[in-house]
Amino acid sequence: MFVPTLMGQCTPEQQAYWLPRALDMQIIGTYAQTELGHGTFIRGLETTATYDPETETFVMNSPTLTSYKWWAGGLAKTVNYCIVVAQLYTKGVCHGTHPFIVQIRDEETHMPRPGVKVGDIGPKLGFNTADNGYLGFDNYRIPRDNMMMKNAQVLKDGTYVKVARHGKATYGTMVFVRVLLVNEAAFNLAKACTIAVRYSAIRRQCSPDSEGSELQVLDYSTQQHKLFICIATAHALQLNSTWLWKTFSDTLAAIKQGNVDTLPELHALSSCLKALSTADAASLIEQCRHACGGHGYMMSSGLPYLYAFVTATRTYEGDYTILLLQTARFLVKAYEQVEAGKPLTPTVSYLSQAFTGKKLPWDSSPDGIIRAFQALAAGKLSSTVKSLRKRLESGLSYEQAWELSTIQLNGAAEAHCRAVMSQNYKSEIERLTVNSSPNVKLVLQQLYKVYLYYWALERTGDLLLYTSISESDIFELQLRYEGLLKEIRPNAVGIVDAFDLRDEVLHSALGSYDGNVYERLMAEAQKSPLNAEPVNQTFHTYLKPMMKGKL
Ligand SMILES: CCCCCCCCCC/C=C\CCCCCCCC(=O)SCCNC(=O)CCNC(=O)[C@H](O)C(C)(C)COP(=O)(O)OP(=O)(O)OC[C@H]1O[C@@H](n2cnc3c(N)ncnc32)[C@H](O)[C@@H]1OP(=O)(O)O
Ligand SMILES: Cc1cc2nc3c(=O)[nH]c(=O)nc-3n(C[C@H](O)[C@H](O)[C@H](O)COP(=O)(O)OP(=O)(O)OC[C@H]3O[C@@H](n4cnc5c(N)ncnc54)[C@H](O)[C@@H]3O)c2cc1C
Repeated sequence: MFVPTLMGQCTPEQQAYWLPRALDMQIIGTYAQTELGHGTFIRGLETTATYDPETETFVMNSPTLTSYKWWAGGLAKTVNYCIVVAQLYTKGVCHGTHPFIVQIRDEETHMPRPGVKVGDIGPKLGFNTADNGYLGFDNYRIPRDNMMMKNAQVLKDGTYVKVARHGKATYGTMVFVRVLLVNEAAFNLAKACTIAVRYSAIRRQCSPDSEGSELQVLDYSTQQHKLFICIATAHALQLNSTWLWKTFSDTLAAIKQGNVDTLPELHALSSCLKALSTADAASLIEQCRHACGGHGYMMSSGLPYLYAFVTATRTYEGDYTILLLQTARFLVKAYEQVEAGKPLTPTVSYLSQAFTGKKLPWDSSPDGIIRAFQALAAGKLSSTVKSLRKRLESGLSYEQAWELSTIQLNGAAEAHCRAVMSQNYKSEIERLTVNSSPNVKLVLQQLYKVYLYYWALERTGDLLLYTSISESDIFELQLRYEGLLKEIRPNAVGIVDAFDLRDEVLHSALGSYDGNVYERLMAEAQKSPLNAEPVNQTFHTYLKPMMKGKL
């Protein structure tokens, strides 16, 4: 995040100085925004940067324990510079949070600079190869030029000048990384399903009739139900990530031309897609582990590591709930635009036909299911706005009414995001397979249908509320879904092989291409330090005395 922030928040002159140093690794940096007391609520950060016109420096301070920076990757021992987000004070006025480039260690000795307190935050659920750190300041001075001045400036005399056209321009790096994280979720989920599907083709367990041989666990319908949604979701996330990247690039190009009109929609999209993709990837990676039984619990399966790594993405760069609520703000505004007969931006345009007051007629074709997801999102949004307004009528303030409605707001944002993802999944497959062979088209369409049927069956309660779906329609959809799993089964291993992930990347005894699962598990077990000697010294120190009653 250090380099993208230099790119996004510095003036051209600052970039010319800092970027070559960072890209050449003459300096190593991190992004220190979160504090012990605040991560989500950026406006509540407590670190201060107070401008002193006498010396043309900013004085950095950590006034409280909770103001200590906390979490930044590499901060503890690795980096010598960081971007510190701090409350800017000049001429006695606080201008809110701004980013600063701060040297924290000597470039030669690597000793912390006087006035800088830096250390490691300790062991975590995962990410233990990263030295996430804490950081505090005691009247630590940095040059005026170290304020990142693309979006706002402090002149030599202390005058504050706002440059950016959008109030949230300094949040740009977060939007960028959220966009990248959708791709990261797809990649890690693809790894997990490659491991679990390959292993399920090797693993045999139980024999339906006592005479016959044991079945590959991949032949069980329940195993297919666990795993094929993982493959389908990995594709859904990958295709949505490509689409989101294009949306991001287009918005960035427009902003460079001075047009910030599409930023709110990009923020709403990157927020909900980051939230849903990281949450889905984490829970489906855990599902892959379940699908591998006991061996999935081994570190050598690679799955615990993947889970620990990916579950963090649900939290960092904006917690799941918080980001869905950001999307919900955008949706409520879109609702009001529909009421006022104003035009809508592309990803919410479906709302303009959705508030008919009638249930959508159920249609089980893929297009019909996407329309149903849209109706569901619109229906949830409409009920949420009704709740919000009822609370306002009862005399509550907007903030109070909003807070009481946040469970519904999150539900509406999740439903909207699922509808957007499903629509993109379909249109991206159509776009990308124009020249593909019929077989490739067929397989990708099967996967995409698995995604639609799975989520329709997961949301039958909502579908009953907002569409005319009947009990027999649900029954028919369930049978269709189960039939689809059987159609995919013969190609399942080939489909995960097509992710083209090398053994070194999978790093799993269960998922290697050669399928030598048992040999690899045994070889990994031999690496345990406990296997280095036939009798461990703890036998003599503790066990034997205990057994002889001498403890
Ligand atoms: C080349 C580089 C390669 C990099 C590769 C990365 C790939 C991933 C690899 C992964 C592997 C390892 C890497 C690990 C890396 C770990 C990195 C982790 C880093 C971090 O976590 S950094 C800290 C991140 N922190 C957060 O995300 C905090 C979340 N909170 C917020 O974003 C905000 O506080 C907020 C919740 C959005 C609220 O902000 P605020 O209170 O200021 O605003 P309001 O809610 O009042 O809203 C006002 C108004 O502003 C709109 N808005 C808010 N944010 C934005 C935005 N970003 N852009 C545009 N508009 C925004 C909001 O919608 C409101 O609009 P409205 O009034 O409704 O019109
Ligand atoms: C592995 C890892 C790496 C990280 N790397 C960095 C880094 O490099 N740099 C950096 O600056 N930060 C980093 N972070 C910090 C990260 O960005 C924050 O942890 C994250 O933004 C969540 O903020 P928080 O911890 O304050 O959670 P909190 O906001 O305290 O969340 C706690 C709970 O409260 C809920 N909640 C909070 N506010 C509200 C609200 N308004 N409405 C409803 N519910 C609410 C949340 O949904 C959550 O369930 C990292 C974190 C992790 C785990």
